[in-house]
Amino acid sequence: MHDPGAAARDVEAENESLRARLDYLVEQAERNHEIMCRHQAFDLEIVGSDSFQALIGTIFRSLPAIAGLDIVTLSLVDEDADIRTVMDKLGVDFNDFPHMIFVDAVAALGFVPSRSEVFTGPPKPMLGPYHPAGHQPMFPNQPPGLQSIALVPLLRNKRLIGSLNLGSLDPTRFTPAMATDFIEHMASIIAICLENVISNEMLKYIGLTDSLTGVYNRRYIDRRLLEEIGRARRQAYRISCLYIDIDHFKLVNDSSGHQGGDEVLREVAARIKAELRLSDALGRFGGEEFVVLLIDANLDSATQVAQRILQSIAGAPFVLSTGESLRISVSIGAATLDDFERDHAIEGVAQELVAHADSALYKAKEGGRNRVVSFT
Ligand SMILES: Nc1nc2c(ncn2[C@@H]2O[C@H](COP(=O)(O)OP(=O)(O)OP(=O)(O)O)[C@@H](O)[C@H]2O)c(=O)[nH]1
Repeated sequence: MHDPGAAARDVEAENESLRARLDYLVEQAERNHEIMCRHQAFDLEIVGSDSFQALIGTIFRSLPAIAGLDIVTLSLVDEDADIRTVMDKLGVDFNDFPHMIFVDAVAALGFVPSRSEVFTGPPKPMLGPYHPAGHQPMFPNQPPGLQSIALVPLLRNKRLIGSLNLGSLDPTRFTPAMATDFIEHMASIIAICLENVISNEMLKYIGLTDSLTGVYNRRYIDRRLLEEIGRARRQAYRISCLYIDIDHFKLVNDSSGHQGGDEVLREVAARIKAELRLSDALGRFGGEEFVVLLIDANLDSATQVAQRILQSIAGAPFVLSTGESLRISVSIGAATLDDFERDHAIEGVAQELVAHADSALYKAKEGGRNRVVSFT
């Protein structure tokens, strides 16, 4: 017999189930929307990063949070250590980025090309359980209990430049069967951003260094001096300047040729540098002249550093690639910033400091060379 009450109850139950399903779908859609918004915000943030440091800082800081990951690391191929050298010169301290890994060869990334690679194209992400034996190098400083990982190739024009390494304590987070479109898309944006900032940093570096000796150029020293004077005034420490000129350098060129002269310039730069602290700055001002900015050094300490440089250059012969051995000496003028200059415009003070060191150098040359004279 037809029970109208039962039919109504069925409809109601079906209704309720449909409503629950709808609620679930709405909730899922909202969640997905929220994830998408967070990822879009991340994309915008990395695209807007104007330096290597800012970019990797954002990746390591934001990606674990937005993607709910327990560890994110980045491996970059840096065959001749060019990236590391340039970033180091530009002041990036890699101790601040323990998840940044540099490898010397593409093979070290772990994307071993399969025999059929020619047919399948560039490497694909590798997802699955974490195996310490093979994966530990990609996850140094990992949290205990790492269970599943994704190694996502970073590709630029089909060239492997590195890998984005994602890790989770959840064993089901990355499995081999999982779709990888999303993480591949993310990795492609990261790869473009990385290539961009690295090229920009390289250009910046080239514009600030002397190509012959690898030390800074005049443009960098002039700029750095302005920054340092501002900081020294705020933090009340001394800055000193050494103006260094190789003695009778023309004779070196005349006797050993331009090539020999270049070798001497490189070696002089290296010997000066070896006597400096990391916070000091060495620049070649053109020709055979070098300028050193000594940070947190008064005239006494500047003179001591200058004497060490003098010794290091005159103390041991320069052996050229031809086997020729040369005795080289330098003359050095030292000057320091005085407190009474605090009220003056920074640009004027900077020029004056270098001019004082230059005029002391002139006296050192006049006094017979191979000596240090302080500006007083
Ligand atoms: N090899 C080489 N020589 C350079 C370079 N730049 C400048 N020079 C040379 O440096 C020499 C500088 O000579 P001078 O300014 O006369 O000075 P000096 O012979 O060092 O004599 P004092 O400074 O008075 O002791 C010149 O012969 C320049 O040609 C360079 O990049 N490479």
